[in-house]
Amino acid sequence: MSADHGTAALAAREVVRWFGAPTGARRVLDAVDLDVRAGELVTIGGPSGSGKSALLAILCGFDRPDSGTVLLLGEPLTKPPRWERCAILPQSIGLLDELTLAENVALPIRLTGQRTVLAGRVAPLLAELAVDHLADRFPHEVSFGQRQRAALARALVAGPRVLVADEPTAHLDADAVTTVLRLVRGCADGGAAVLVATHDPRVHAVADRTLRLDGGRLAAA
Ligand SMILES: Nc1ncnc2c1ncn2[C@@H]1O[C@H](COP(=O)(O)OP(=O)(O)OP(=O)(O)O)[C@@H](O)[C@H]1O
Repeated sequence: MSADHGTAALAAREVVRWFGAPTGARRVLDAVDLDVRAGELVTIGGPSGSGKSALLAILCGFDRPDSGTVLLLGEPLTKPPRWERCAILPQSIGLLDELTLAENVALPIRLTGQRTVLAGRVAPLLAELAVDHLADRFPHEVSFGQRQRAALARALVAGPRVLVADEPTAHLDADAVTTVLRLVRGCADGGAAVLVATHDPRVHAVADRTLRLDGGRLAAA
């Protein structure tokens, strides 16, 4: 939404996504433009089914738009990026079932060139999110909210330049929400561009800007 296109770490240009073709086709995203700058926390609200998750999936390279462009750190996004460039907390969580929580959280580190430096971040992040006692359990052995917190630790572990989070506070108690808000806000304050889709007013309250997706269009809330 910003006119300052030059400095956006994450940007969408005229992004269009159709679902339901060939019968009942619906233009879920209708020429969406978005800019999120480094150091900025932007939230997206809007009705259930308005396309927030669809947009986030496109912004982090999980899905492709039918037309339009996504720019990550100034370059067109053509495939899922490395986690230290753009990390995602998907609504579906997406932990690997065959790995423990600690192994899941450590996974993005294996793909970076800084394994030894970053390995020390796994335990403190699990502790901050109060799931350190579950580090050796598998995802199916913990609750949804505990999986969600581990997935946030995984997203943060490699110090991403862009963080995209889909409803990061759904399913969490008040203490966990406070921690998640601190971490997400801290990620932006540390220089990352952070985009969060949420129905939670507590998340909107810590944002620099809040947008609303409705009828396929994104506008200032
Ligand atoms: N793969 C798909 N195929 C067909 N339709 C889809 C697909 N994914 C999403 N949709 C439809 O696109 C619309 C947007 O879904 P999306 O999950 O992005 O909404 P949302 O705003 O994130 O909703 P919520 O707030 O409930 O999470 C919905 O009508 C949904 O049914």
